[in-house]
Amino acid sequence: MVIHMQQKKENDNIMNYDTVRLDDENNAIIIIDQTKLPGSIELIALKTAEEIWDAIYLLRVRGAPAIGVAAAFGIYLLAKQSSASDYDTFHEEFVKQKEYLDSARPTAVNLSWALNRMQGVLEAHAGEDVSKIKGYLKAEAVEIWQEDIRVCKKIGEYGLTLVKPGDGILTHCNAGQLATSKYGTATAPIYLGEEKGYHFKVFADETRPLLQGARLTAFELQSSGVDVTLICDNMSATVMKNGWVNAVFVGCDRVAANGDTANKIGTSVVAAVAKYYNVPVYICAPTSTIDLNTRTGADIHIEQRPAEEVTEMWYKERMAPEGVKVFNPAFDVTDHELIAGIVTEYGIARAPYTESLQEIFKKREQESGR
Ligand SMILES: CSC[C@@H](O)[C@@H](O)C(=O)COP(=O)(O)O
Repeated sequence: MVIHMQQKKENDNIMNYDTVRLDDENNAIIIIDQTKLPGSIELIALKTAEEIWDAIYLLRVRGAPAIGVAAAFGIYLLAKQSSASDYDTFHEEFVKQKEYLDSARPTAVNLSWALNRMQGVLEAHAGEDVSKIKGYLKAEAVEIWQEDIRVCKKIGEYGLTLVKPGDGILTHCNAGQLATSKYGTATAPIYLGEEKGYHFKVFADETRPLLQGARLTAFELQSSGVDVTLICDNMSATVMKNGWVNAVFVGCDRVAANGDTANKIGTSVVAAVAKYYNVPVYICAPTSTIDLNTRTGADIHIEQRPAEEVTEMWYKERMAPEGVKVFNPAFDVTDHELIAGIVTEYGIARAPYTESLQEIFKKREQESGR
């Protein structure tokens, strides 16, 4: 049973809340329940493995980086509460909890990336005192959270070099602050540009079926004073044909070694239309979302979601006939040929991606030792 922490107050601004934070004293992760936005800002406390799993599966916390941060805090809290006193039992319990959390959603690689990183810390201290290891796990989870903020800011700085003041920018789904610890990925150039007075004109696709664009992106950009216009998913060609869009910035859930990119369903449609209208499409990707072990987009596991999300969710009355067949993949893969650049915290990768992404990882290793 999740604990509700706080209701929206008068004049509250969503940008003043942490998407995910650790409440170590109360053995809880505090998240904004994103299924309630924009109607009400509700913070909930997640304490058990089941609550964390459900929150990820039900998209109470969502967006690849935020899922990774929630998983890191989650596995730390679960490990912290283990009564095991010897390393082997502690390790065995850790791996079980890790595999459980990892099964919540399959496409966003940040989930397994963060959990593997936590396991790496555990195993680097194999055989050591369990209570000390708990301290190392906490430090790593906090670092994953803090790193996400630094990484998003860097992506914003690189992304900003691709656009100019007054430009029109289209985005799909929510790769905003609500999907990360701060700034977002696709929104980072927009927020940093806003601070410099760039006054972008942003078009947010509503993003059927779960409306992350309408409920989340439009909400957070509007709350930040950004000029944002909400459009339906089938309007991207119209705004591009009108010449209102200079660039597309989107996030991603997994980038394969050849640059093929899985992101929210509909991204590949936007990219194909953008190609037709000569609008560059930039994928904003922390290196934690780039998976060099996945060769091409064909190897990415695409999450399938329940039919009800398409047939009745958000509608007062069911809007599709009972029993109709439904296809509801949560993500699609944009082919690398449609992508003008992949904006990471270590620079902008350009085609051919098989080489440029390797270069980005080399740079990461040189600069961070990872
Ligand atoms: C910085 S978030 C990048 C992606 O995770 C985002 O664009 C997206 O597709 C999120 O999908 P969601 O199903 O809402 O988790």
